[in-house]
Amino acid sequence: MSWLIEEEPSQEQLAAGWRRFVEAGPIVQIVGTHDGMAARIAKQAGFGALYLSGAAYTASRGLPDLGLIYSNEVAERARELVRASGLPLLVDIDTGYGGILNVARTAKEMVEAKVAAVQIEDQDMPKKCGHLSGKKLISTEEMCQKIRTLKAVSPTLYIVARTDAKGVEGMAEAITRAKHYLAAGADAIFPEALEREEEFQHFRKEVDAPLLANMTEFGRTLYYTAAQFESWGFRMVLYPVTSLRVAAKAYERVFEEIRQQGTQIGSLADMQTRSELYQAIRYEDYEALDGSIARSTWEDKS
Ligand SMILES: C[C@](O)(C(=O)O)[C@H](CC(=O)O)C(=O)O
Repeated sequence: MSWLIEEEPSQEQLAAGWRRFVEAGPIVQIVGTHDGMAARIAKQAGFGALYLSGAAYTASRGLPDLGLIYSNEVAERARELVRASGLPLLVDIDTGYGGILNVARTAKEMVEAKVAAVQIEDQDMPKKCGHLSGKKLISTEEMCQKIRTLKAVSPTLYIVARTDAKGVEGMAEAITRAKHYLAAGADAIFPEALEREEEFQHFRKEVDAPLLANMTEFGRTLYYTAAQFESWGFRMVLYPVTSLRVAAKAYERVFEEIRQQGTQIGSLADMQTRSELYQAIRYEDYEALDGSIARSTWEDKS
């Protein structure tokens, strides 16, 4: 899929595709793609479902992940990712950006952006990364109202309900909340910041629903493989901020090199070449779309 030059699926088709993907197995590996290029490269690498992370989105704007953003801003980025990839996208809508009316607005905007699935969490404001301490939760009933609102306003959206309760109130409360969220209409549960294998297995034993594991880096969760999560009964595994982290580290290195050496030549081997870049965004197909655009010539010396 690439905007303008291919036909785009509808929101209903993307959401149905997402459901089929999760139900059919094997475990769905969902990579975070913070911009259109990352979405194109993820698709090229063979991923069939993408994630827009609140942490990566805010970081890409030079902001902390503390609930400073609004639904229309995230919907705009989400729209770019769907246009760039044509793939089912799961969007991190944080707390729904406020109360019930804000959740309703978010639900509408996500469907308008052709988002397949959303992830809503039960933190109170100011929300934080789920792997930090000092989080506060809203009541179970308020979270259920938010889930019911999403379902009522946008019935085609797949709803992943995230509970941050394990790190605040403990495992038993996280399990109880998950059951209420499913009864309110959630399609899947994301138990945030579980740490070890036994916790994942225990949660799975108690909660009979599609479950999502968050394999974020530098968090509380030990590093497990997709196959391990699958063997414990999880249906989805997330790599939310990986694209942003590797990109940021890569340009940190090359900027340092340019400043120190006065040239970037030592880093060329680590760069996407002009030809790779143009292939990734289908440059020539866009040019071909309008025969009246003179074809630019370039020589790839990489
Ligand atoms: C999943 C998450 O909400 C995100 O915004 O991607 C974050 C990821 C992170 O900060 O590493 C989270 O709260 O786990």
